[in-house]
Amino acid sequence: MRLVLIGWGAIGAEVARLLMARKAPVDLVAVGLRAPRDGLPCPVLTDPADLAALRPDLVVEAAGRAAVLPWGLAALRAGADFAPASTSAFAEDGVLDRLVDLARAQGRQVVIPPGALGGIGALAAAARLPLDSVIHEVIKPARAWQGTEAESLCDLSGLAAPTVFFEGPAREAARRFPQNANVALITALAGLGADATRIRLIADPAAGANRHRVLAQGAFGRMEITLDNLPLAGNPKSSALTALSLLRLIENRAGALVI
Ligand SMILES: NC(=O)C1=CN([C@@H]2O[C@H](COP(=O)(O)OP(=O)(O)OC[C@H]3O[C@@H](n4cnc5c(N)ncnc54)[C@H](OP(=O)(O)O)[C@@H]3O)[C@@H](O)[C@H]2O)C=CC1
Ligand SMILES: O=C([O-])CC(=O)C(=O)O
Repeated sequence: MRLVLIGWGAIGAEVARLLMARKAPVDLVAVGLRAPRDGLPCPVLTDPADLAALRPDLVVEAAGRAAVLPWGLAALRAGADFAPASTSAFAEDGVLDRLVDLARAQGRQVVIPPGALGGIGALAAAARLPLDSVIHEVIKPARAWQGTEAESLCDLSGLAAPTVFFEGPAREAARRFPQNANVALITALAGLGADATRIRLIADPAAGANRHRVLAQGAFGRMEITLDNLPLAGNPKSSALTALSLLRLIENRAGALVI
């Protein structure tokens, strides 16, 4: 399988390292970046239009929300499937529609990885019957919220107790916290949509991990899923499970057993 990764940060580099360590039957043919960079194990592309010549089977994005549309459209035009991690891009109307319309026309697929939110398959299945409510709490240590709008909404360095600094629809969470609330759009796409899915963002001085708690009820019954994800060494905002989820998606596409 011919793979292109977009982004070589905490997640992208970890996905590539794990693919090599596990000797996955995957050929990493290029990495897409904003600017040229040395020291990568394959050629670097900076222009999405150059994807077509590489004939990729799958393009996996772990770069940032600005990368989703240009690289996604180019990937689908090049005949590849496209798997974006920066799902907060879908808080803007039309972005997902443009990709899905092109995928349909090309006979390809846009695949949303569960990312930091393993277990989303249960919600996506439950949503085949009507859902009454979906609430997603994102609870992270103060350092994971540094450099975001949370700094002006609460006193991150002086927290004495878990503090809810945002509560609202998934669309707004993803727009305002693009580095920490990609998962809000994953929950929304799986369940009740970007406007009816409620998100609570919480800074917890005692948290040692990035916790995701999804509570849903509907005609299927009731669920409560909690994940305590360790952060990646390269970026405390990003859970290691995100890289593992991309790895699983890639290996499932390359191998004979899908699990
Ligand atoms: N779906 C999910 O569950 C999760 C999603 N994420 C998202 O995944 C993405 C990657 O996260 P992470 O690896 O931690 O981030 P990093 O900041 O560690 O790495 C980002 C990488 O992408 C490159 N990059 C940034 N913008 C662009 C662009 N417009 N075009 C091409 N390359 C670009 C950067 O290179 P340079 O800056 O040198 O150009 C860098 O190599 C982020 O958007 C993050 O918010 C994170 C966690 C969970
Ligand atoms: O990695 C996580 O725990 C979630 C995250 O940052 C995001 O959704 O952007």
